[in-house]
Amino acid sequence: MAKKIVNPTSTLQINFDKESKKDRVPGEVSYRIRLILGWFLFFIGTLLTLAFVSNFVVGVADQSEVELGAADVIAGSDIPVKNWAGLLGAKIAHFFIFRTFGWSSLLLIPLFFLSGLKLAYKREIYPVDRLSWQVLFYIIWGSLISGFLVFQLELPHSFGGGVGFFITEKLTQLIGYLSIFLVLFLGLVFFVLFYQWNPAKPKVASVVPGITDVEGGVAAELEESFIDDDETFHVDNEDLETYRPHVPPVKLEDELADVLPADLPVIEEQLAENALEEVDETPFTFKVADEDDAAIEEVEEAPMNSAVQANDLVAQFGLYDPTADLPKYVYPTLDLLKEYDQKNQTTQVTMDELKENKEKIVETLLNYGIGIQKIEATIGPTVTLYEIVPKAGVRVSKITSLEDDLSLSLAAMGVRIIGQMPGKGTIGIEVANKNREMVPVRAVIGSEKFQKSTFDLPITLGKTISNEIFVADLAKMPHLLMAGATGQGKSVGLNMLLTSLIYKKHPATLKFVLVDPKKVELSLFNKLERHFLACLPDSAEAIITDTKKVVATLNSLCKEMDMRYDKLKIAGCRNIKEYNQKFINRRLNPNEHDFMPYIVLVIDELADLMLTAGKEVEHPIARLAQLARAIGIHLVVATQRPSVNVITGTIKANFPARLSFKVMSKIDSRTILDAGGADQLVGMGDMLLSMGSEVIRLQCAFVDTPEVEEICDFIGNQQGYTTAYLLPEADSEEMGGQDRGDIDLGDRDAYFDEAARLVVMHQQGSTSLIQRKLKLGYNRAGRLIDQLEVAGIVGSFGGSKAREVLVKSETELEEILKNL
Ligand SMILES: Nc1ncnc2c1ncn2[C@@H]1O[C@H](COP(=O)(O)OP(=O)(O)OP(=O)(O)O)[C@@H](O)[C@H]1O
Repeated sequence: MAKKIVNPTSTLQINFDKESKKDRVPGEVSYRIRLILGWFLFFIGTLLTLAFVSNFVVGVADQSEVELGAADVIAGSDIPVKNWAGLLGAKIAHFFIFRTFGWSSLLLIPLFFLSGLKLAYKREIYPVDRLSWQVLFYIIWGSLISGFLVFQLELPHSFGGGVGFFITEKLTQLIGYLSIFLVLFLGLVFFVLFYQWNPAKPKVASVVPGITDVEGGVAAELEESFIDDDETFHVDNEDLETYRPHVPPVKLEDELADVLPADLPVIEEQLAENALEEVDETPFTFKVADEDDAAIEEVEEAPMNSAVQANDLVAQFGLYDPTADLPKYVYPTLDLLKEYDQKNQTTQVTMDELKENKEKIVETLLNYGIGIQKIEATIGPTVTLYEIVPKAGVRVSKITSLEDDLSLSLAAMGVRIIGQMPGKGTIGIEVANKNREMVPVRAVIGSEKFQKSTFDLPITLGKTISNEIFVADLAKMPHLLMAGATGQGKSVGLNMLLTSLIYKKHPATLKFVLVDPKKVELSLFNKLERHFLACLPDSAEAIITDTKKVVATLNSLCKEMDMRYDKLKIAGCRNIKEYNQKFINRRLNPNEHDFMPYIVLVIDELADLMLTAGKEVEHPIARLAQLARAIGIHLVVATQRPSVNVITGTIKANFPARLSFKVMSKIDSRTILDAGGADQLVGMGDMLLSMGSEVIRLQCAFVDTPEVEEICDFIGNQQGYTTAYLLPEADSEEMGGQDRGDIDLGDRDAYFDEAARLVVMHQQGSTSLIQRKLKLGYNRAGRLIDQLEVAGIVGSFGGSKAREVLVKSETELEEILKNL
């Protein structure tokens, strides 16, 4: 099957589009030619600008020069030319301004610049084809109107130019004052027709003669020009442009849809019948976008609009605005956050404390024979960092092993030694301040750094130990694992993360899936249901608290992920950002595509879920963490218990960004961060964030429950969507056996064979055995046992006793499994 076709519309117009760098083949001849021609147009635009502007400034000073003939010019003239663009400029300006169109000739300037931009870089600020028609009309019309003014107000001749003067003079002689009304009426007619007009139509009209003769017309042209082995897309134009399509190989019917607008169904039918069987001939109507109720367009069924169609839609309705459904949405304001009187806090680390600590550090190290060249302190909100440069010959490991001794001699909590400060030649010793400083949420959310951040999912958690506001992009992390013993600030941390996203994102661009097995922690956010929350269609509550529902929701997110990937593939995009941009530029057919909001899945207690549902939650979490970043699903998973059976290898491997509040032991710290230190933290939001190889200490800002309530009320009381963002219904087989229904052995659970071997090996037909060994939820294990019963491997339910295992040996079992 042929891949590409000649685009017949381009006999009239080159089908340009924004060209990404990857689409561009630098060595391509046409690319170079286009670039040269584009810059040539810029040059002409500049020449015209200089010529016209200086003509206004110097007036008719060059009159005698421009009247010279070619021979005189070559022979040379003694009179100096005043025009900034020389004799050529003077002649051009004279021609346009004096002889032809007058001041309306200025309209040519943007036309040259925009055409140059389009030709050289395929960028279109305004559709050039539209502009050409407008310039053509307004330059003449403007000249006529100016011509009248020249007559009536005795303005200089150059105001209307020769054309304006001549035509208005003749018209006035012919019909008197009516002429001015005629010209104004013409302007009105153009305005009405042009702004109702779809510029694609004239192109097709010119194609029509070719179509009526299908054999020798466009259809034949289409078929003849299939090029099997060439990825390029030939344009039948005198400029003979060749450019790479920026979309995946387009089906023939899609191409035709580009060529033929829907208001020519007859032509399309003819094409379909006579030449191309594949063409789908039924046009249908769809809305360009929900918010554009007036903007109903007929467009062919194709996943993507052509560049011309898209430009047209943008010219008519503007870019797609995802926020248009909630036009009055007001972002939460800073005054919802408490202002703490910072001065009243005994925050400052005193000079005495600093001096005392410095002396103790030097002294302790000296006791172990370690000399110090230099020591410097940086005061943070919770800890002070002492950076030391040891004398030559001291091994770093000797200092790092002294953490406990330093802690003892400083009589301070939270002593942490950083082997080598990243990017510096020093060793860091963090010591907790006697009086710690609380970091209010208002100080971080209201900070310039956060307010001005342009990240996709900006989060601010608090301050670094050098008192800088810490702002990061969750989309780049791309998932975050959080741990911390109870009461150390994990819930406050989660609230901070959610609050910062809520302050920066519009509900149209971000949705949260909140999983809260503890049932109370995230309930505050319930009020955001119709703004920021996503859930399954049949959920009574948008915040998920029930384990069974969690499994279904995770599977549904996996399904959403797969669906998003399919859409990205059709749209030829690599990630959500490119996809949404294309959608905003109206390149994607809204019948098949949607604007995709980012989805942040927050799980407040993973331990609970892992213990009740095991692999049923682990698998989808790992799958989402591995694959979901490109399509805008990001995970934030928190747990109190950072033990290996909760944070399993699979989960850990897929969460490169990990955050730890104080944990109870060094082992816990290692489990979450792959390094010690989290056990040395001082609590109340003191935390370590590990991203890749770097571990940084942060003080989490404090957002109080009433503040979160106020924010949620503020948003919840505004007009919202009719429902929460609905996730797709998960397939029942993925739902971990919520509904046993009729048991069909043709549709066995993925763990069926494993479960069968397990019960036969142990000769024990118990659900809890399967649950324990395979780490499955109760429901799924129950369904497995039922399936084993139907397969004749275990006996029927016998009350409190385990079921009898009917298959006595593993060889017998393998035989049964083979025959199933
Ligand atoms: N960043 C912070 N700044 C100041 N105080 C904080 C901070 N974070 C937490 N606290 C204090 O610690 C208390 C417990 O915090 P939080 O409820 O977040 O703990 P947790 O780890 O979620 O506990 P649990 O797991 O039991 O819910 C808070 O009520 C608050 O007094």
